[in-house]
Amino acid sequence: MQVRELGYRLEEAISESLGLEKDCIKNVLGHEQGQHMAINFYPQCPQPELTYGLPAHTDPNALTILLQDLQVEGLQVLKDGKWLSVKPQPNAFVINLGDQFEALSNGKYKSVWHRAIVNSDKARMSVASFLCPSDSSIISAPKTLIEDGSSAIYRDFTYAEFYDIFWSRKLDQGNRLELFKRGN
Ligand SMILES: O=C(O)CCC(=O)C(=O)O
Ligand SMILES: [Fe+2]
Repeated sequence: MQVRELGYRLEEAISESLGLEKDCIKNVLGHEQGQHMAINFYPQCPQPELTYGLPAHTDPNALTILLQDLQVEGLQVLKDGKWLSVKPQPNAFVINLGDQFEALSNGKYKSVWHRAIVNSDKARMSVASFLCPSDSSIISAPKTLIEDGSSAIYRDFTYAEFYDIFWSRKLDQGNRLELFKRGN
């Protein structure tokens, strides 16, 4: 419940950062946003260079609030073509923006590519809480974000439609948002 409230506060702050009304993004994502939780366990691995805990992916949802294991690093994000480790910080969550934020911000925010690696001496755990648009919500960039001369990158879609396509492909099989680009 508190994690959900944190997610809503972040949505409000991001909405304002885009010059929109505080509630604008929450209104697009719907008033009954889904919330899923995953507890990821990565056992120690004798040959970590041969595999990944989780292959490179973007999260399909709106935003992810991630609690990391303070003792063991493993999360990496892609920045300027390089994989960077995200060092666990005490009393802090990692916030990942997912595909829905990239679409509804008309590409102003990017859905972050990330992966989890394993290591040979310690097992690792992470706890992810995913906030998802309601199934029927129509993901469409608010007008003011496409009136500054940048035309709409993505066609409108429902989250249910996006989710079907997401699960019909493998996790590391390219960017699913590409399929929703106008003209595709
Ligand atoms: O274990 C991690 O740090 C990443 C987890 C993750 O990306 C996910 O559950 O989608
Ligand atoms: Fe993820």
